[in-house]
Amino acid sequence: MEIAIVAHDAKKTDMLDFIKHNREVLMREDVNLIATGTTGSMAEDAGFTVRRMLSGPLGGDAQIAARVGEGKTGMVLFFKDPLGKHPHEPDINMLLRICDVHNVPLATNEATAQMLIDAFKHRKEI
Ligand SMILES: O=C(CO)COP(=O)(O)O
Repeated sequence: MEIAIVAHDAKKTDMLDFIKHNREVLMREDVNLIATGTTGSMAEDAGFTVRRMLSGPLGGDAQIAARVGEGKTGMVLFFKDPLGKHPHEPDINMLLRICDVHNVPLATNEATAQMLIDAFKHRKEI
């Protein structure tokens, strides 16, 4: 499954801790990670193989939304900063909306992301 990871600046450290904590599942060969630009660089520095999109403010959220729409991305883990203002708010909302349109699992905080990863880890193929 292609899993997208995205983190706003205030949540990047949390995302780094999260992916390290879930390294075993995120590095499985049936998992392909994609990310917005800066989040992706951070993950690469931590040893992950990641397909990097543009940085969020430059269109990265929109690129991930397109991949969700095309059926390529199967899960989105988005550590949103609910206290900050973001110049690309329309793109952020588009990504959230497109996940709902296509019924793609979307976590917008760490607790939900952990539940999704746990569910993914234990799912049985049908
Ligand atoms: O802005 C973002 C998501 O909306 C994240 O983008 P970066 O990973 O490039 O910082």
